[in-house]
Amino acid sequence: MRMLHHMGTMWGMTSPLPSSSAASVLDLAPVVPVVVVSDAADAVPLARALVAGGLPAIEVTLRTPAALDAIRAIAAEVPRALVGAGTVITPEQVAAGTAAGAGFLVSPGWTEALLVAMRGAGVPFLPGVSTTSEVVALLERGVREMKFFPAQAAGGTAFLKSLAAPLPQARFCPTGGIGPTTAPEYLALPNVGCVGGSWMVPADAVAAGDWTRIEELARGAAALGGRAGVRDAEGTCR
Ligand SMILES: O=C(O)C(=O)C[C@H](O)[C@H](O)COP(=O)(O)O
Repeated sequence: MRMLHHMGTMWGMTSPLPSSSAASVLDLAPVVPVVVVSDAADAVPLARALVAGGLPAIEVTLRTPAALDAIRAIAAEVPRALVGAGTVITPEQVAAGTAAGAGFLVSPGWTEALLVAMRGAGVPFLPGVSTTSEVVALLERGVREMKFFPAQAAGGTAFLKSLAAPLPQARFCPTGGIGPTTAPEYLALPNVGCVGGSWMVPADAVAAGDWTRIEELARGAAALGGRAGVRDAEGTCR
């Protein structure tokens, strides 16, 4: 499985497109918080709370005008965090996100143009899929690690279990509608490297600046990966 995993990170081996040799998004952490930042001033205390709770890989969605400033601030001021850009749906957002300091890129879907831009960015990336044909299309393009979105609505753990037999080389970060109860069920699957979710960053806690509550929720989320036992002694996802 280790070998399969390492092969899985060699994006572009069979593709004529430029490839990234960077490490995998799926190996950053078992749980990746997906955050929406409305006020860039919240970014640093929010990131510090998530890191303190044990969640160092943070996806800041490019859904708000403050998002790029938030990424810049976290990249500059929270060295223990690895901040990424989420909701990346255009090549322009790939460029803007990486220029702001994003260390990884996540998209809810994918297009050929987006894939070219993500491959050229030089950081780990996860294009999003929700159908078997999209998984096959990305495998055909040498991409073996994907976001499965919207995970719960598109078939949940049953869908991923069904894919494991015919397409074992594909590995996923399911995201969308996942919470602390369902996350361990995903993390126990052999083709899941990590899960994404927003449950540890409730909008009301961010609005209130309740960083203590977010740190506690992050600590609970970080413990889920350990309970599911999906990491080996070196911290690598199986
Ligand atoms: O922003 C994106 O690019 C998305 O794909 C959507 C997010 O992954 C979900 O918003 C996750 O949030 P929850 O479903 O609340 O856990």
